[in-house]
Amino acid sequence: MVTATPVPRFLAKLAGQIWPDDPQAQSAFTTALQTPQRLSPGILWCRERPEPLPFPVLAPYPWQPAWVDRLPPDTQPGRHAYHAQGYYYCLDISSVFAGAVLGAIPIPNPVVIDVCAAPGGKALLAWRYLQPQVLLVNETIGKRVGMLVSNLRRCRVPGVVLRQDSQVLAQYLAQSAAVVVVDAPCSGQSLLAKGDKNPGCFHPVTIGKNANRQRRILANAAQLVKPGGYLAYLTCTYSPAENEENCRWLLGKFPQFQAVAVSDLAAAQSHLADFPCYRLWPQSGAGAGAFTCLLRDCTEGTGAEIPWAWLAQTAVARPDGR
Ligand SMILES: C[S@@+](CC[C@H](N)C(=O)[O-])C[C@H]1O[C@@H](n2cnc3c(N)ncnc32)[C@H](O)[C@@H]1O
Repeated sequence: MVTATPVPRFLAKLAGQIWPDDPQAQSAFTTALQTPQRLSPGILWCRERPEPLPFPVLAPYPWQPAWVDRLPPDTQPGRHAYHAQGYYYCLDISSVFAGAVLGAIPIPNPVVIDVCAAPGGKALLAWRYLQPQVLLVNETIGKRVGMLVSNLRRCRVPGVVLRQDSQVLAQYLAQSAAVVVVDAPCSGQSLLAKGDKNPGCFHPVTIGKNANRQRRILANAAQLVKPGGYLAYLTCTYSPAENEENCRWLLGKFPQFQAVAVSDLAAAQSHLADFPCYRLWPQSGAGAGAFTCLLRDCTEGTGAEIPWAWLAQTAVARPDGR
């Protein structure tokens, strides 16, 4: 007789909170986390694709940009010589889903600030989608800066690397970016769908601590946005407190922001919000899971210039070597 693995208490609680009236959805969700899938890796092409392609490629999702390929599970693109040569950056397909909101931003060549940037996946997505005139990539945690610099360098992405707290960014770079990306540190619940361990990630204390940290980062990041500019909020976790509830909080605290509908993601609208924001659930089979929301500052004005003198003093690296 096969006995079902018991669902841990806090996971069951979260599933019940997300789908209070849908036991089938609860079960699909908890099963996806308890029996991890073989996920398809993605590669983001930083240069022209070589011919012939080094890997077989799977059919793209509707929200997948033309310069990303989805590969069969168990493909190891990180081991190919093209990786070391900077032809592509490896990322999971959930990141591609979350980053798809950047494709809806109509501002050509904006100034972009990625507040939580290491190891660099969303910065690369922003670079490919938006071709920024200036790309500022920030990472607070010192030991993660090295991999960020090395990824940008390998992929030849021009960017100015900073290592600042978001409060310092808000002080020196207020209203200076047309696009701000917050791919926030989170409880990391989607790691389970990848087969990784993350003990305590469903515990209310963990979720609460992360939600508070995210609000602090979001409040600082909101101040970086130029009038008419955009703030993209992304996570790779499932708890509503870290996702929809944080966006609802931001919309209340900063009423100049409105959530923007992203037509490519319409089918993924979160059922937990009455404003546009999107979910990739692990039981979809498309990836480990993600949350994404694009917000626009609807005020009028010109914003501030980039303080180049401050940047020159504080930047830890310019991967383009300039
Ligand atoms: C989800 S990861 C970012 C992943 C990255 N955007 C990418 O796509 O490759 C979150 C990042 O936020 C950083 N972080 C941690 N605490 C932070 C804080 N208080 N403020 C800003 N970033 C923080 C972490 O070190 C981590 O690199």
